[in-house]
Amino acid sequence: MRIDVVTIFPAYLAPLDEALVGRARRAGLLDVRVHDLRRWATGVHKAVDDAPYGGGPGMLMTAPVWGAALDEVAGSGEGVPRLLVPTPAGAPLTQRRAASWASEPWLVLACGRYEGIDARVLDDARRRMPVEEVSLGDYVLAGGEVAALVVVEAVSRLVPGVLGNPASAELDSFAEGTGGLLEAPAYTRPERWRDLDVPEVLRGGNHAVVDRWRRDRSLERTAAVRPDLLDALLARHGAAAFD
Ligand SMILES: Nc1ccc2ncsc2c1
Repeated sequence: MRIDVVTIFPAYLAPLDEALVGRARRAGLLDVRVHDLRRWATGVHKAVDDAPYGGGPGMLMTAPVWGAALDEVAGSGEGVPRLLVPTPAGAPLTQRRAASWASEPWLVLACGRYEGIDARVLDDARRRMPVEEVSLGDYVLAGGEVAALVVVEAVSRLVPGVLGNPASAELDSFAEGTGGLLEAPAYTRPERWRDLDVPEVLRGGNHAVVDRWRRDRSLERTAAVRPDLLDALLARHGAAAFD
């Protein structure tokens, strides 16, 4: 999979050289390319922003700069990429969306700054490629770069071959393997630590019993902190969702 990231702060994406994503890049599983948006800015000051029409605080990133950048980046490979744009005004990032993007051959992430990007940039891009705006949640960062790191990691770990053991992803919170619930509490050695014991059932070795225990703990945890997930499962599967 190829992933391009366009930003005015390329150094913000340095963590993509590290750990899981870094190893996958060096193994040839991921082709991650970071581009400095200012490459496509013109003029002495290489300006990438201007005041918003209609007034209002702050500045907006301009269409000509982004248009030139996306033309070149999205035109530099086989086929057409899916453009992902982190923004508080986007649809929520979910494990399901990350999984769908993990099967794409090519993603481009556009990192906005300031008050965002001139709306015509996405309108124009939609004429040539699929475009999705994605939110990390109901809060605002200073720009899209940290969100891009999150999206790249959430997607990359689901790309076949990137995780050492693909079964790990199946038992993630929100994954199919946990029925869309939060994952159960997990334990490892030592068996007793500061007067706290590993639950007996996990030391017994009966896989059916362990699976049931984990399912029950997932249901409890989800009911406690994410009852909305239970409501969605109930709506989708009826009471059978909790068998
Ligand atoms: N461009 C931009 C600005 C703020 C922000 N917060 C979460 S995603 C995002 C993206």
